[in-house]
Amino acid sequence: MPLSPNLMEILARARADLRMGVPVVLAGADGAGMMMLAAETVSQDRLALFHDAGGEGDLVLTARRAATLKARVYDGDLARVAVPADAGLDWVRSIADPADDLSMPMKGPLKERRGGDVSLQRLALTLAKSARLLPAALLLPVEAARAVALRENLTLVDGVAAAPSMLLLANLDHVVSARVPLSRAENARLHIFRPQDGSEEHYAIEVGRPDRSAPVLARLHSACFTGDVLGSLKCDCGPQLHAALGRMGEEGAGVLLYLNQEGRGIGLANKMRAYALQDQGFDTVEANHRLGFEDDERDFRLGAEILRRMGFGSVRLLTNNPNKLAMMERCGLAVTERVPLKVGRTAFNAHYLATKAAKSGHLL
Ligand SMILES: Nc1nc2c(ncn2[C@@H]2O[C@H](COP(=O)(O)OP(=O)(O)OP(=O)(O)O)[C@@H](O)[C@H]2O)c(=O)[nH]1
Ligand SMILES: [Zn+2]
Repeated sequence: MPLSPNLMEILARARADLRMGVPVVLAGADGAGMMMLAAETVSQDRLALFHDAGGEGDLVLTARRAATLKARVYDGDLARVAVPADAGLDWVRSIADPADDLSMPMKGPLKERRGGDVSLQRLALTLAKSARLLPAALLLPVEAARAVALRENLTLVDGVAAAPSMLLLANLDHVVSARVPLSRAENARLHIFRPQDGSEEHYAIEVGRPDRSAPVLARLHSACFTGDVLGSLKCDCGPQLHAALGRMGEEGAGVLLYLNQEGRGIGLANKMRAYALQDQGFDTVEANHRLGFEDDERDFRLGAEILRRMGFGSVRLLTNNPNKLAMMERCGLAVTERVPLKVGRTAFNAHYLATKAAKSGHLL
């Protein structure tokens, strides 16, 4: 087995670099490529070097973010805005981050770019999202990608091979299992699963010893630090988590997956950005879009895969979200029943739940 990192491991390094504000180099098919910096984490010094390089740098955005900025989109799901020669950090952040959109609506004039292949730009946005950063990237063309990466000691990503590989679900390693008696389900075991791509671990709480040959009472719960841990009244996650475990405790069997897909897959920092936008009057879906995300960025293949690994082939799913049923079926897991989970409604989350019903098809 070679000692050097494979593509998946290089991508994990690239995500860590970007989160720290370190550039990475994306190599194209012809040996040329792009130097990438995440708009959220780029420092003043590195932005200055970006300008000094003298090339034609772009700020790449999702079409969602471009719609809010009224920037023209020529590439379907993404837009490219030329970085003015005198652009400072304030400019970069104000384009990438909608926090001050209302107080500073005039960002332009923006010079959009068009034409040419945008696969490295698309990869850059996927990387920024998977690093749980704002989906916006500074890209500077470089003639010899490998030479630049070597000279500057930067992570070099093979852009051609990376794009399809990022669509794959990483293999999961089962790390450990142990008994954890819970107040709502005393006979519980916690299993830890670790993705081989260096992303967050996910947990399965198995209550009792569910029969693998029958549909299991199951919940796919997405992490919600504010709701699950802090008892936030803005959503219904905490009460749903505890009600689901309670129901499994009463029936004596079940499995709750605690998936670390905080904020419907955008990460806690971005979810808090979305909350700040909600304080400005936008609803949960509009806030995601203004940040440049889709309504829901979760990958539900993960839940299906963990259930399969645990030996389950069919579920009675505790949810109000019909999308989850469809996703499970699409991933080859039979859903024999939807078990509603209507708890935790408060004056603070009535609008949030009504928006989920109106825009995301949740059943009230
Ligand atoms: N982006 C974003 N995420 C949110 C917001 N409020 C809650 N969340 C996240 O939404 C997710 C809720 O997940 P679930 O309760 O598993 O899923 P659901 O789609 O509501 O479906 P149910 O099974 O009916 O609960 C968690 O990851 C929360 O962190 C919000 O305003 N914006
Ligand atoms: Zn929540």
